[in-house]
Amino acid sequence: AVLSIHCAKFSKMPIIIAQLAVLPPNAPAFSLFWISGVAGGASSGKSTVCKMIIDQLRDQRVVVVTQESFYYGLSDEELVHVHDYNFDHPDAFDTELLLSCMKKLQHNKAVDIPNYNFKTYKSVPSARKVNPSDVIILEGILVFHDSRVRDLMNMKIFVDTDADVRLTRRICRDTIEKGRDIKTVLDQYSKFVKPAFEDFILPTKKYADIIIPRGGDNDVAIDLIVQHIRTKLGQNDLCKMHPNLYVIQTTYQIRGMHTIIRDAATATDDFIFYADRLIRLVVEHGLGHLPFKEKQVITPTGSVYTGVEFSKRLCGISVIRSGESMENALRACCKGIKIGKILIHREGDNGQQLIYHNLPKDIANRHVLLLDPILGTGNSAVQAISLLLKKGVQEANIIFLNLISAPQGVHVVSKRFPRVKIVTSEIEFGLNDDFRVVPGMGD
Ligand SMILES: Nc1ncnc2c1ncn2[C@@H]1O[C@H](COP(=O)(O)OP(=O)(O)O)[C@@H](O)[C@H]1O
Ligand SMILES: Nc1ccn([C@@H]2O[C@H](COP(=O)(O)O)[C@@H](O)[C@H]2O)c(=O)n1
Ligand SMILES: [Mg+2]
Repeated sequence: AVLSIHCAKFSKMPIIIAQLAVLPPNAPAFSLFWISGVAGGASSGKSTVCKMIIDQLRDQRVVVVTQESFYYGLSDEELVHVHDYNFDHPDAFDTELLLSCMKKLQHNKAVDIPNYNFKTYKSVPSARKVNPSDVIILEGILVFHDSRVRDLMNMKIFVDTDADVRLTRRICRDTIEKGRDIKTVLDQYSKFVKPAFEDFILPTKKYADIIIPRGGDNDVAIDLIVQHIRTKLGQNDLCKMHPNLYVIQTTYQIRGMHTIIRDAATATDDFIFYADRLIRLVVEHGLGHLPFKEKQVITPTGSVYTGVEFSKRLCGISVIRSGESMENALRACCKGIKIGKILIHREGDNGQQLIYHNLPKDIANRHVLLLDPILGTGNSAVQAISLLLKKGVQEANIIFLNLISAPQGVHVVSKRFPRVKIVTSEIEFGLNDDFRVVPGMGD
């Protein structure tokens, strides 16, 4: 998809032409993992843009890896002739080490990243431990140069800043922060920095999905990038496969609640409290999928407020017993809602099932919120949904609410009932040999 964004102030000037990235084929299944690459000339504002992205994504685990950390340290011989050393050439970086660190992070392993000292020109190996995160941003002048590094990225951003601005910033930075004299800075710029920008950095702009003119001054572009990352984090590969699956967007609050309800050592009252909080979120999300009608009301100031009216033809159906744990949250969100029940009881090992039900008589005319906190194999869900359809409920009027869902169950339900919406708070790794959901949670 090509996205063209125009700035209101300079409406004739397209400020970004961007191609939104798709996940590469090697992205691990069901992960919430995202790598963004940020390239651009030296002093273009790459680090500033990264900081702005991190500030806006503060409810996610984000880490920045800079290509500068992978500069080769200079030998004593090279140090003597430091002014002849080209720090802007791709060969100045240990790209093999950078690649192996990024691959480890991609495979959920912590890595040790070297620390490069701009004053001594030396590198301290294994100086900083970086843990795997939801979002990893790799920034540096030449991060798009090597195709193997490029291919790891879900999104490639090029910070495009005017050459004069870059040079001015560089003079300030190198004289003040690095203690270099202005003649040395200008000599390095004309001898190496400018030619390398033209020969190596600028040619990689074509790989960018998003080009940000004016770097950190471009709030609109940064907002859009953050929004896009957020959307993708909430959408794992399973969501792409099943458009009827909705995983609520994760935050530290949600992750924290999951940590408590999944911990085998959690006390019962804490389990109930946090499971309830999470269930409320799932129910609220599920209610967002119901149809509504526009409605106007008069406010106490006599003004007109144009809003919407909730659908009244609604009921909840809990799958006994665990589904009953979701009833309180549903009652708290939908005043006076009718709640029916379905019991699916396996009789012996012959696959026969006994189904007991107590459903509202007019269920065929209602939207149904089907409640079951765990979607495992999908067998019970298929039984329950089949019964609802037999009672005349429209498939598209069923919203199946789970706390956790195994991919196997999602596949089974979606394949059989593609119009049933599944709303869940987390996708599990899968099922174990006993068909229990893993990692799973308490009862
Ligand atoms: N939009 C901006 N306006 C003013 N100064 C900026 C802006 N973006 C970056 N800078 C300054 O320019 C210098 C280089 O920016 P930085 O983000 O470190 O660039 P890079 O990482 O691309 O080398 C820093 O001193 C930074 O504070
Ligand atoms: N010892 C060094 C190493 C690198 N440089 C310059 O840094 C620039 C890259 O860093 P950015 O934050 O600007 O991306 C690059 O232009 C190198 O010339 C240096 O001056 N000294
Ligand atoms: Mg930087």
